[in-house]
Amino acid sequence: MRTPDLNVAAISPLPAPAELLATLPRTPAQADFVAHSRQTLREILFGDDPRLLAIVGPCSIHDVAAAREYARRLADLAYELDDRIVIVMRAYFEKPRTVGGWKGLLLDPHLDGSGDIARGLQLARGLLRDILDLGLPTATEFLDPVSPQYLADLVCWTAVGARTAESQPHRQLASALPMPIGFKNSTDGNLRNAVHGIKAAAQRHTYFGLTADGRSAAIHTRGNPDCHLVLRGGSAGPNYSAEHLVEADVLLAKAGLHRTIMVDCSHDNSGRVPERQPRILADVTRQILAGRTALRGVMLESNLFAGNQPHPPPTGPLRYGVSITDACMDWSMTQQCLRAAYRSLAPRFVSAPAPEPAFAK
Ligand SMILES: O=C[C@H](O)[C@H](O)COP(=O)(O)O
Ligand SMILES: C=C(OP(=O)(O)O)C(=O)O
Repeated sequence: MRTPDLNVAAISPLPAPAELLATLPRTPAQADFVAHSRQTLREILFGDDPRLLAIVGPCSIHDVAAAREYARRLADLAYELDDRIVIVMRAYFEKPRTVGGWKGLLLDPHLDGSGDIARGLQLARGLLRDILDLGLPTATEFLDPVSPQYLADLVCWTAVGARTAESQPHRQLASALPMPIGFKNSTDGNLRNAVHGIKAAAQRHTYFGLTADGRSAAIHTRGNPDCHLVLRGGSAGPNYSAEHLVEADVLLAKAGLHRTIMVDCSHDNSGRVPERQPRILADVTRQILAGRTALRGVMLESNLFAGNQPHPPPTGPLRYGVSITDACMDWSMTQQCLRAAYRSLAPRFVSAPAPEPAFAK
């Protein structure tokens, strides 16, 4: 009787994190850029940098060639808008599913259910390095507590998603990670799980983890003080209105946390209609200009082409540059709405008039 592993079909060993990092190392220039970007994001989210943080990119990466093309375009836009908006590319390799479906490039890089995680790790690492080389900071969502050992050194911002903000393993992981982390409100719209998550992640934890050489180990963390709230709407509808923002702000203040809020313009804030994102972004920038100082960032789901497509496709190959998870807005809409946000943020950057000399000659 094979009782212990009755439900395990196969076990495929993976390289130790250190082996993958040796094959696809982080260069000194990439290390500097990641450290510098994380610090810039901290200053925007929690400090005095008045620029808007924008996490922008595909719902998920399934084709690294298309993702590279997207990254090249986004890097140009990021450079153009950099004095008012700091753009970070969404590079999401693990997808939390409501029930089932494709779970991301890391888990299924060949899109055929073969589950070649070793290849998924190589592709994800290679792409993250290329994005950083373009001068573009990177954002992801870590779903599995083991995968960060393979990738976190190349990531500048991380999300704990709506389905995992209440999960102790994810809070423990967040307490160990070295970058700013956004905790999303739950899918039912509840903010409390995310607020508790932010508090829990700031504490010290001990949890089961993996060393760089692939051994199981007890990880003792210091706690991550750089976590913040992300409002992504919920089953009752959007939650980026002025009233919602006041409620979130008060909740954060009462909990003694950073009063920092990012609005995810997609998901339940857009009602899953990606073309609503520009309107939501415009509303958020208006609220920033009206003095809602807790608002520091936005998230946008965007791809080369609009919409999404079923995977596997009913006939023929997948369409290039189109999401196979949530629907995204296309590149031209992405450019237009970020440029519009840039223009409308201008009053924030008008430098104060030089003070009159005390004794005019
Ligand atoms: O952002 C991504 C999706 O909303 C999330 O992974 C859930 O997707 P699903 O409801 O299609 O499973
Ligand atoms: C899964 C995501 O979002 P959420 O956790 O808000 O559903 C996502 O941003 O890809």
